[in-house]
Amino acid sequence: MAAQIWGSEKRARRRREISAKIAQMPELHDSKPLPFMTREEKIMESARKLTILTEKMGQIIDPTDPAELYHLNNEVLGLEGNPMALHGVMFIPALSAQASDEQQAKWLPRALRREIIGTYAQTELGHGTNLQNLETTATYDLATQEFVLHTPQITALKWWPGNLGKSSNYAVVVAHMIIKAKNYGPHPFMVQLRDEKTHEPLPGITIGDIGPKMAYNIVDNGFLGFNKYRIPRTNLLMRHTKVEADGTYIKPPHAKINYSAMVHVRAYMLTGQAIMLASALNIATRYSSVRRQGQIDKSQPEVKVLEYQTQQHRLFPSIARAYAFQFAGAETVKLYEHVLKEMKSGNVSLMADLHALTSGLKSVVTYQTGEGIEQARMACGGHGYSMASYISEIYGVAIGGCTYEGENMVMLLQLARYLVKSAALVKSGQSSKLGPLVAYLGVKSEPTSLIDRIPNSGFTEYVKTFQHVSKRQTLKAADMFFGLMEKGEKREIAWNKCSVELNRASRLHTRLFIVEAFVRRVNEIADIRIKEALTDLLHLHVNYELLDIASYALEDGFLSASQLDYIRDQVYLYLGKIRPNAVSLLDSWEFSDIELRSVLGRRDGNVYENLFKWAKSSPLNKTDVLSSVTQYLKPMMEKARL
Ligand SMILES: CC/C=C\C/C=C\C/C=C\C/C=C\CCC(=O)SCCNC(=O)CCNC(=O)[C@H](O)C(C)(C)COP(=O)(O)OP(=O)(O)OC[C@H]1O[C@@H](n2cnc3c(N)ncnc32)[C@H](O)[C@@H]1OP(=O)(O)O
Ligand SMILES: Cc1cc2nc3c(=O)[nH]c(=O)nc-3n(C[C@H](O)[C@H](O)[C@H](O)COP(=O)(O)OP(=O)(O)OC[C@H]3O[C@@H](n4cnc5c(N)ncnc54)[C@H](O)[C@@H]3O)c2cc1C
Repeated sequence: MAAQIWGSEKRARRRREISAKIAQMPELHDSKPLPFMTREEKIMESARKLTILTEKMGQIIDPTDPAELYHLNNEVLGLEGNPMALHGVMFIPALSAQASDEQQAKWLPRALRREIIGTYAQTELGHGTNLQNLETTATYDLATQEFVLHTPQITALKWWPGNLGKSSNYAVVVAHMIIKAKNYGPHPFMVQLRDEKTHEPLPGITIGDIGPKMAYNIVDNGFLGFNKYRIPRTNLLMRHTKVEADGTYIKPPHAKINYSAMVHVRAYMLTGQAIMLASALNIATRYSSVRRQGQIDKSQPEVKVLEYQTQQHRLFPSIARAYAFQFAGAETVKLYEHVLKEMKSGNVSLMADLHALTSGLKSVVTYQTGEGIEQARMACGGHGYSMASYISEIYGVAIGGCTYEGENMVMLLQLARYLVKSAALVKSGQSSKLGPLVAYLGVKSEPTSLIDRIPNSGFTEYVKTFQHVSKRQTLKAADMFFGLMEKGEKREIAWNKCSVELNRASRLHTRLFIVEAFVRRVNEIADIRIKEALTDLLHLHVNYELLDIASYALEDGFLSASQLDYIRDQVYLYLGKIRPNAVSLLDSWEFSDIELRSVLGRRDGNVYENLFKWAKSSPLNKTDVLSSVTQYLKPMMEKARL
């Protein structure tokens, strides 16, 4: 099963080998539990381990393999980020995709050797979503052949970029490029921020940390202002766009090609989300099979809380989602790598499809991951609320994904643009022009769902039902939009008036893709036992998801009330079938105790003793009487007694 999750037997074996090596290297372990550290201590601890990793990485992993690097980071540095998180996640990808060969030769080896630390500085205090209204400017000075970076007002301060505040000395900065008074829109520039020897900010640069956040507090998300700060013309990233010495602008082959670093993260973050969901579920499911509370049959002893159907209903559909996201994520990464290769050789025709797909997936996956992790926390009762469970930290990190790389509603609307264009093709009889991901929009469906009517139909009837609801909602939302425009409404106003319906279509389309990716994967599996276990999980997935969106299928009578009862019964049937496999389905992800950082989710199940040990190690317990008591509470009580 681990091979299915991680992509191959070799990958699963390598993960095990890497975890085993890390277990033998105490210098790479947290020196004390992260929840007991201050933010400064955590950053220091992370930098310490990061430095050792830079020295010893080659002994543990193949540093050129992104999957091994990702695993190493998760084990050693953890989910809360690290002082170089954005260096790998966005700075290097941005240089790789947007810098010319000559620029790459100059900067990439230094970045890869970690001679310099970089980030991706795009979002500002006043604007994050609407890139066209970013306010930082890069004005070309023809006389000196330099760009002059400037922050005209407070809202133009860069705000949020990870590791910008204190750790990075370089950044890819996105600014409006102005040449001879003409604004060419946002473009990426390579900018040195700090002196390489002293790490002091360079003259003309104002920089710092934006303060503590809901989670991710090891990352120094920062602010950055420029006061007429000059950089050479050749620091504009010039793989696709060029500016010649005389100010001549050579436009890129696709208007949005400079957004590729964002698409990179949107594609790769899906499996990251799956891992976080599976981690929280691993903790909750293990704990649920240790925790005994109450009886189902009063004549019997107390049961493990995992025996309660409500507990299973709370956890198991999310287990199915974690697998579904992992499989859909793996497919998306493959597609991304393919499109990136094509883009590098000048073919930009697949960019729109990839953008639409990743926009929808990013939004649905992060939202459902957050939901699943929060349910996992509640499933652990009181102990879930303790930082000893570590679930609250996983939650805080995971839901950051609903916001970064494009706020979820906004990204769903990006997918909706693609769906509406596709609907227009269907309506104008040009279904043959539909791309493969939306081809179903042009296919006539049966009048009613055949779920429960055709024996041994596998998952075909389910897929058809998802296709039906997605198609219907897409065409309905598109009709609403076209209808408003026909009545004379301006395009943008009509769009806004339909945007809730449009986003519903985007969600349904994305959920269909996730179901299809799960079905594709299960169909590929040769090992009978693995196939059986995953088929059970897939049954739970399709039935649970369909029940969740049933109103769309009921409103036009595609599903009947009796079919809905059948689907509900199937959910209960598969909850029971999955119960014996539940812990194994999560243990198959092979998270080590070091990686999980959870007292509640320990592999050995020795929860209570370790919770007590953990509580005793709280800094508050270093002394029996705190100074808050001697200074304030004790005098207060004494005064009251007088
Ligand atoms: C290796 C990584 C592994 C794991 C990662 C795990 C953890 C990550 C850890 C920490 C967090 C890390 C990073 C977070 C970093 C950031 O958040 S960086 C900042 C990200 N910011 C955003 O995402 C901003 C969101 N906004 C946008 O993307 C755009 O503004 C917009 C798409 C909403 C709109 O752009 P505009 O330029 O204004 O668009 P427009 O003029 O309205 O045109 C729309 C048309 O353009 C098409 N389009 C837009 N984007 C793309 C694209 N990327 N590719 C192709 N096409 C694109 C769009 O489809 C429209 O086309 P039409 O034909 O319909 O017109
Ligand atoms: C943990 C974290 C890490 C980050 N790291 C980085 C980084 O490394 N580099 C970087 O540059 N940035 C980074 N960011 C910033 C992030 O990318 C932005 O916050 C994000 O893109 C959302 O933009 P915003 O803050 O402007 O939200 P807003 O756009 O102000 O969103 C506020 C509300 O308005 C709604 N809204 C906005 N526009 C529309 C619209 N057109 N239609 C409908 N609704 C709309 C949104 O849906 C939302 O409900 C990070 C953010 C976080 C939380």
